[in-house]
Amino acid sequence: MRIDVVSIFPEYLAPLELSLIGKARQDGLLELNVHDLRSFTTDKHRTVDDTPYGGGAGMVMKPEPWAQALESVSRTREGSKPVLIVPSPAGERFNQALAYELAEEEHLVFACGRYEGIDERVIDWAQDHFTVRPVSLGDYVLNGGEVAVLAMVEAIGRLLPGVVGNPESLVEESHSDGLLEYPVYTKPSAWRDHDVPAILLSGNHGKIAQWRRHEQFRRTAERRPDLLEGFDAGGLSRADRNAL
Ligand SMILES: O=C(OCc1ccccc1)c1cn[nH]c1
Repeated sequence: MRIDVVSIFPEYLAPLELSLIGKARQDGLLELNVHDLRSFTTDKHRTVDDTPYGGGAGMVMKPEPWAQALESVSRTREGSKPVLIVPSPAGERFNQALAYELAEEEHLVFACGRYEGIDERVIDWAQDHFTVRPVSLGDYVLNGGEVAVLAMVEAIGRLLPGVVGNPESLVEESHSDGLLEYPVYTKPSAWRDHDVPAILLSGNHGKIAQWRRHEQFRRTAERRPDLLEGFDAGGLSRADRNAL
């Protein structure tokens, strides 16, 4: 997979050189390039923003530097169009399902908006060269798209084959089966008056699996009842149904 990120604060993406994603880049599993939007301006002051038509507070990012930057990175291997992901409070909701979907793509381009956003004509213009997807991390407002890109690149990158040591660890994690994950424990079994649930020390793997499943339902019902809406309760065991 190739990833290009365009931002006026390229140094914001430096953490992607660390840890798992950094190693994936060294191992050639992931090609990631960060580009400074100002490299694609032509005026002396390297201007990327201007006042909004129609009035209102704040500034809007000018279209031309973005078109220059996106044209520069869209020259990709033949075949499918790159996916242009635009972090925005007005986007579709990012979730684990979308992370898996994007992890299948050949080429992702992330456009980091700042100020009040990017001139909407860039989104319209880009449709010919990209599959354009405005994406929201959540219902809150950040100052720019960079933090959202860090989160999405990590969520997507870790799903790529060979990036995480043990692919098994991807199977049993929150949202992989539509539920929140069960609680985890490690040594010591007795700690400051708090003991590990005895079932986990029993060695009875059937009971342990049942307890973990029950905990997934209990936690999901308690913290994220919205996730249970889409859940097919018909296929549940009596024990699982009791957790709801
Ligand atoms: O604030 C966000 O993106 C940065 C951004 C982009 C465009 C204009 C203002 C801010 C965001 C919130 N949830 N997901 C993304």
